[in-house]
Amino acid sequence: MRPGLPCRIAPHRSGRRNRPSTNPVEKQKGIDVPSFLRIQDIADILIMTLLLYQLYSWFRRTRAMQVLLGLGVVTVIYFVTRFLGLYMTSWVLQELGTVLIVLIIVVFQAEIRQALYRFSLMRHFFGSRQETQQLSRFQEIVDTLFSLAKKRTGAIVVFQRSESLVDQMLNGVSLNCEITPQILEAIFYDGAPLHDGAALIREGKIALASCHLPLSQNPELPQFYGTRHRAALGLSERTDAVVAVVSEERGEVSLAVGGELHRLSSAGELVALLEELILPEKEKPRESLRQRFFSNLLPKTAVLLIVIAFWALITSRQGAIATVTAPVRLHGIPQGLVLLRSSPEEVEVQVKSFSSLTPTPAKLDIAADIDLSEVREGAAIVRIRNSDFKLPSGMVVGSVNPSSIRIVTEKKVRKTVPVRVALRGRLPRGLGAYRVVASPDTVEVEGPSGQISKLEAVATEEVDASKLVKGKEYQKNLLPPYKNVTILRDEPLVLKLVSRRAVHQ
Ligand SMILES: Nc1ncnc2c1ncn2[C@@H]1O[C@H](COP(=O)(O)OP(=O)(O)OP(=O)(O)O)[C@@H](O)[C@H]1O
Repeated sequence: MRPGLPCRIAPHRSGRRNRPSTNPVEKQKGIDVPSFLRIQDIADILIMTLLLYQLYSWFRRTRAMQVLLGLGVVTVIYFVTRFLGLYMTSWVLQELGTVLIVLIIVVFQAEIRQALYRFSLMRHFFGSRQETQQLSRFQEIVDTLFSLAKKRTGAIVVFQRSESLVDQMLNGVSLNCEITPQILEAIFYDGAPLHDGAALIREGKIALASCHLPLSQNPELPQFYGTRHRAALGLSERTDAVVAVVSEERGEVSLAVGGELHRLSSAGELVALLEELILPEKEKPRESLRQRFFSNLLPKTAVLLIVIAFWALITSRQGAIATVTAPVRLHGIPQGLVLLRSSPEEVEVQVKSFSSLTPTPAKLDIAADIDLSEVREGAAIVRIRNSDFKLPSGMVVGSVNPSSIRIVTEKKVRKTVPVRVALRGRLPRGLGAYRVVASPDTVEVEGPSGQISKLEAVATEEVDASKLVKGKEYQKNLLPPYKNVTILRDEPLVLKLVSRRAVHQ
């Protein structure tokens, strides 16, 4: 929630290329909803719905969800107050939103890290490999859990799946030993040093024991469940781990998955569940796209409606119209033509922004980029189209004044003309028999046929004749005779004194 306060276009500042006109902003009366829905808008809504739903499913049963809901309510109130023009209230809410976001980041670091981890595609490459779980061990583990239940010995066994549990399982003792009923019983034996806390099964081994898990804050959990069950549930809310828990008090076995606790009546039921949940993805019957689409319809619809409401609110804000002065940039003139004149050099363009997310028109580098590739020789009027202005999404051109430009083009020709050495003053005494010559003494020029036909010579930069010395060479550039005439030579010419007699010979 960080859109800025209602924007106004800055008054004219000299030196800017796009200058708002003297009456820069005219606020439209009433609400201005775009009359059509573009493909980009639908994509916009769908992408946000997908992201928001994903966010919802990650945080669904965590403490962070309550805070996110609170933040959502503040955001809605902010938009309403802004829409109604309550500037002070909306400003306070905006600042509050910033503080809340910082607080959320600080308080829910672990949840955010886990959510980002889930989001990261890299985990598919670097995540632990659940394929190595040894399915044959399930029966042994489950039998041990039910045997512990019979003896009223409490236990928590965590089965890691694809997500890392490093941030969630704290203070564990590293074992990395084989899974056997004897070791499992020894770990959870009441009075044994590691019996408090949870054991972690990872890659077919007992990786850790006596781990501390995050507790669930779920208020709907019945009172008779104590911290052991809350710990199992807490981990399953934050990660994709499957957690089996044995109750010391009631002698029952339960399984926590995805923030839900299931009581199990038989060992067979638990084995089947574990196999289904921990089996490698490829061996599982895949959910069809249709099934995935239609599952959890209620929250999905709610998220979609929220996104549509926000989208409408953002895009239907009072449309701002601004008139800016944009330079005319001409390009694509055909090879055989030269542009002699064009006018005007700037046009007034009325830009309309639909969304509060778009920048103010005055801050944009707007120019009319006009393509001249279709023009023919002579005078022509070229219409300026709205597509000649490159504007960000959410902005359209209202009108352009004038709506066309006048241009004059002429055929481009080439000609070879003599070089004239531009001398200032006289040659030093004693050099009367000499004259200054250029090498080469002709040069090729290109330009509009009218100017080229009149052109008889091209002059060099001026040379002070009194300073010339016999036998020395001087480098000088040629001066373009007209604006549209190009001299087809990049290097400077060489000037030197040559005896008149030698020249005549
Ligand atoms: N955060 C935790 N992480 C892992 N294990 C925990 C955690 N908190 C408590 N435990 C385990 O739970 C035991 C206490 O269980 P408690 O009686 O409070 O829960 P319960 O859900 O009622 O379980 P039970 O039905 O077995 O009595 C502790 O001795 C410890 O082994």
